Amino acid sequence: MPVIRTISKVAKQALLSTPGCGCQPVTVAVRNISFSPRQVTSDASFHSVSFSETDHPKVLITGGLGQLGVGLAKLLRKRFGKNNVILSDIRKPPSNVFHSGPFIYSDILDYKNLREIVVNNRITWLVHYSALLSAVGEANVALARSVNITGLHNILDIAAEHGLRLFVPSTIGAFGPSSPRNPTPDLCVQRPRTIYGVSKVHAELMGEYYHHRYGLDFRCLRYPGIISADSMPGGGTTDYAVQIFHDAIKKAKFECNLRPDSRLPMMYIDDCLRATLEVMEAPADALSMRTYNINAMSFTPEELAQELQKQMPELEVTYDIDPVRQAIADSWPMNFDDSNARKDWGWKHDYDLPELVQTMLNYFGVETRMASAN
Ligand SMILES: NC(=O)c1ccc[n+]([C@@H]2O[C@H](COP(=O)([O-])OP(=O)(O)OC[C@H]3O[C@@H](n4cnc5c(N)ncnc54)[C@H](O)[C@@H]3O)[C@@H](O)[C@H]2O)c1
Ligand SMILES: C[C@@H](O)[C@H](N)C(=O)O
Repeated sequence: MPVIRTISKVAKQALLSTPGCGCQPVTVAVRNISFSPRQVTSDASFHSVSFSETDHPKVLITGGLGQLGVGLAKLLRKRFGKNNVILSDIRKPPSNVFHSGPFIYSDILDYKNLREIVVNNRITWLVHYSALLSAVGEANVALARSVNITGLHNILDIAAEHGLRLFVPSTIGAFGPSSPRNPTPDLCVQRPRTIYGVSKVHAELMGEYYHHRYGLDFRCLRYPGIISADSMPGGGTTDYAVQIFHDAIKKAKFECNLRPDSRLPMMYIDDCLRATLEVMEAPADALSMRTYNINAMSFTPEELAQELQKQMPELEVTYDIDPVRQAIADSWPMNFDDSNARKDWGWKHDYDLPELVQTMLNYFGVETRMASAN
């Protein structure tokens, strides 16, 4: 077993050379020692794509047809060029997305196919968005475990083998009922009670482990609930905060599936996507951690409804509580402490609740006028 012996020798040397108390990270860059975290044949060797900071990165986004991916591709294409950002998913893209830039089929459970895409397109940054969200995950635990955990293992191994910079989003859902909830700091007890939360804590820990063990350039932000106008959420606990706008415009009525006093951290999508680009571009030495909370605002359904009613007094909101979503919301942070992100790499949000509501209504107002003009 020559490969395994070589690996354990290198690992042993790395551990022995750890200074002092052993609390320093053991950084073993994959490209320096020619082995991969995945079991490989002895004649395989790995070459990372060398990525000079002056070049544009070549970006692959997995799970890109969900609420966040198309917006992120638009932002990154503006910055790095249309052909340098590839969107991928297992679903068929709508024609406007298909014609807006490169799109490719990619199932993150297919390791070989993923590796082929990374190699053939000389990918240097990987943004891993594929996931099953909190409510959908509780309805299909086996699939959530497979996509969110097995899929992540494929992504980590491919990123480590090819020297990629890897972004994996985490979430307020990575905390649970025993975490401090108001506010929730970066480092505290994390015992989530959903498969989604468990898989995200796993992702945070595995990414950080690969960073220390193999030198993987892993970067992770814990997103709040994200609110967007032109894309729909994929089955989470915070979805009500998007749906309320659609129903307010269409019917002036909204039935909320969370209690009126359920306070959760939230963020407008433009802030979320900009934070993602900023942390990906941050110099490595600015990052004192690899997983950061980011925050913008916190509100309850009642407060969001009141802010909307300032502009749409006719809006009627009723409540029909979904016990699954309510139990999840009750276990999540109410306020997020993101002081480390603000200190380390200058994170600053632009949208608070009034700006969020105004921006969402402006978006729908424009759409409504356009629709009635056609
Ligand atoms: N939207 C939010 O409020 C929010 C908040 C916190 C964290 N996040 C995280 O951000 C990421 C993106 O979120 P989103 O809201 O766009 O999610 P989404 O549910 O809208 O989209 C996820 C996408 O993953 C794809 N997918 C599922 N199985 C796949 C597979 N086997 N291979 C490839 N793709 C697959 C789906 O087709 C879907 O398009 C997720 O990891 C999510 O956990 C989102
Ligand atoms: C918060 C986030 O991870 C997602 N919107 C969910 O509710 O599941």
